[in-house]
Formats: sequence, structure tokens, C-alpha cells
Amino acid sequence: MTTFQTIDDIEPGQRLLVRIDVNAPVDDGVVQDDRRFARHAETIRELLTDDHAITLLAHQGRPGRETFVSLAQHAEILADHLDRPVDFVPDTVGEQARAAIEDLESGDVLLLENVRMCDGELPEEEPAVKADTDLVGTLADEFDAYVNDAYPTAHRSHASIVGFPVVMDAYAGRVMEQEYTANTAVRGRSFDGPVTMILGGTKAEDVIPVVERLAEEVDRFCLGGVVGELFLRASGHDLGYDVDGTELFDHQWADHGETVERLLSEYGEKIALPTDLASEGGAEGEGEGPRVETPVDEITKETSYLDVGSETIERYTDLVAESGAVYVKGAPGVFEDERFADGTVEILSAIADADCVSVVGGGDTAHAIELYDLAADDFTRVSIAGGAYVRALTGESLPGIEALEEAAR
Ligand SMILES: Nc1ncnc2c1ncn2[C@@H]1O[C@H](COP(=O)(O)OP(=O)(O)OP(=O)(O)O)[C@@H](O)[C@H]1O
Ligand SMILES: O=C(O)[C@H](O)COP(=O)(O)O
Repeated sequence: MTTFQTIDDIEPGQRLLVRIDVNAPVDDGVVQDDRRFARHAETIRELLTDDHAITLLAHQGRPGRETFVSLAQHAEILADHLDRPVDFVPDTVGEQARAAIEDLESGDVLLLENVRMCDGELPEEEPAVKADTDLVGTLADEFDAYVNDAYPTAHRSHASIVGFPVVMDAYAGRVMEQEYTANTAVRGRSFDGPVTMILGGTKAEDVIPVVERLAEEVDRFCLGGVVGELFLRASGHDLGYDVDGTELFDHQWADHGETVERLLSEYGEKIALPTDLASEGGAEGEGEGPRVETPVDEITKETSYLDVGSETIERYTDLVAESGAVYVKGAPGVFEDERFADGTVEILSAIADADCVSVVGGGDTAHAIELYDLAADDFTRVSIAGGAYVRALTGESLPGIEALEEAAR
């Protein structure tokens, strides 16, 4: 039973503003198709059967990052999934966008430009403040109703997520409804065997609070990725520092280092850390060097480590094999590069083979399942969300859901 309205409650033939999340991996400027497109295409297809005119609003990356690109390619990928045209306009809230919206007829689909290019979208603020932005004020007038299908962004109090429901009728799309229901249901379940959580990836702010919030439910946390290195730094290893111009470690350490140290001292017996890591070997300037593995005790600050090593993989996969449930958030290594995919692929394969409840979350992590031809059906659930998924697991409320609930009241 949901406490918000869904697309089942919308009268046919409306002009809809539909917020989706097709924030995808970008490789050398090329946007990669992933599960998010396929899932949102299902919602759009369903809405089209009710003769709505659909305008899609979405984001990609964040200002300053390489992944912060236009949504022109996203429109093409969506069109492939839908097998029908998806128009794109390189404008979100200006005259060009408004003219394109006004031209829309029932059965048309239009994608607006990256909403994070608009002032007012990003800072996280209260819904009333976001409702007062030019973005919300201008676009709300063009539509009969707002649909939020962007579950992976439901944990952000951004204008396109929490602002529209303040000023117009608001409904959850199918992805929002299904992900919310399924991820919330995992919480509080009991399992036949220990509960293991694999935590990795780059977003420390998403992962670090999970250790404390789920310390009761989870028997052991197996860490990898950038987050694993930050915990190794806290345990006194010469690791988890930015090298070669990376901007992944030092600022996250400045923000979360003390918390990591505290978590390690309070929950250390539940936390498994890598004992070896992989990096790129070969002399500088030689091009792509081979994978080289080093025990963490012999590691120095000057090298970038990009995957967990074989000994760590064996320990983690053994723990997975004896688990009653395994949750995953974030990849243990840079799986996009085949040399550093062993940790991610072997651990995901062990989970797929294990006789346990398994939930994999994280947009990038879910992408690894497709990239390495693992079968999504071998997992109990593959969530397309990262931050929103872990917050649902830990019982934290999601501003995007609260906004829909408030609109329903
Ligand atoms: N040691 C490492 N150094 C740098 N990047 C790493 C390392 N280990 C993993 N990664 C990267 O982490 C990324 C996944 O991180 P992210 O925190 O975005 O996880 P996610 O939960 O899958 O996605 P999201 O939260 O965005 O939905 C992968 O693309 C991978 O390349
Ligand atoms: O990929 C995600 O996790 C969502 O699209 C949210 O993106 P963000 O972490 O940049 O807010």
C-alpha cells in the first residue's frame, strides 16, 4: 500500500511533465545505455497507452564533472528502447523549450536539456524554496500534472524532485513505485544465514553512514573501491590519497575521515578490509601496463589502486557463499577497465551462484552486470538506484517520496 498517488490515478489525455533518471556512465563523451533507460521506457510506454503528451525532465552528471553532458544522446537511446521518436530540445526552461512543449500533441515524447544546467536545481533545500525557483515556476504552468519516476534521485532535495509537487498534482511513475516498494520491503526481513554487505564505489557519503545504520542487521561489511581505501587509511595504511590528479580521496577524507576512524573502532569486528590491491604495472609512458597485485602492508602512497586483489576476492567470495543475504552498494574496483574488473565480476558471480537473497544497488554497479553478461535473474533484485537504495535499506526517508506523499495529502 503506497501513501502517494501513482500513474494509475491520472485521467487519460493529459499534458505531463515526467522526471526520469537516465544519469548514465559516460565513456569518452559517449553515453552508455544501461538499465535505467529500459526501466523508464516501460513507464513511458504505459503512459503513451493513455494518450498523454509527455515531456521528460532529467539530469546527467554534475557541473564540473566529465559526465556533465547534454542529454541529446539520451534522447536517441530512449527512442531506441521505445521504438519511436523522442524529440530533444537543447533548452530546459527558456523560450525554445516552452515552444517545443506547446507544440506537443497527444502521443508525442520530448526530452528537455539537462536540468542540472539550470540555476536553482541543485542546492539541496526545502520543497517550498525549490517550488519558488524559476525552473518550477515556469515549467509548472505548461502542464496538467507532474510524474516523478526518478527513484535514483529521490534522496536529493532538488527542484525537479521536490519543487513541482508543491505547486501541481503529483504522481509516482512505475519505476518510482516499484523500486520504493521493493527496496523498503527488504528492510527488516530475517534471513537464513549471516547477512553480508559489499560496499564499494566512489561515493563515500552514500556508503559510510550505512555501516552505522545497518550495524544491527548486517553481520559483516566487505569493503572495496574508494571507500575501502578510506577505511584502510583510517586503519593506518599508506593508502586512500589522491595521486595523479584524482579527486576522489582527500576531500572525502576531509569530510568523513573522523567518522571512518570512529566506525572502525566501534564496528571493526564486522568490517572486512582488502588485504591486497591491484594497480597498473609497467614503466611510466609505456601505455597500458598489466595488472599488478600488492599486499596492503607493502603499499605506498604514490600508486593508484583500482581493484581489490585475488586474496581479498577469495575471502569475500567465501563469505558470500555462506551468507543468507547479500546486499551490494558500489563496485569493489574500476570494472569498466577489464584489467580491474576481477573484484567486481568475481564477487557478483559468487553472489549470483550463492543460495541466498541478493540485492544489488548502484547505477554503475548494475551496469557491471550487463557489461560482463551476468544474468540479472540470478539476483533477487537489481536496483537501478544507488544512494536512494541504501537510504531505503537503512530506513532513512527520501525527500522525493515525502514530496509525493505531501502532495497526496
Ligand atoms: N579504487 C577505485 N578507484 C576509483 N574508482 C573506483 C574504484 N573502485 C571502484 N571505482 C568506481 O566506482 C564506480 C561506482 O561508484 P558509485 O559510487 O557511483 O557507485 P554506484 O552505487 O554503482 O552508483 P550510483 O550511486 O551513482 O547509482 C565504478 O564506476 C568504478 O569504476
Ligand atoms: O546516479 C545517481 O545516483 C543519481 O542519478 C543521483 O545522482 P547524484 O549522486 O549526482 O545526485
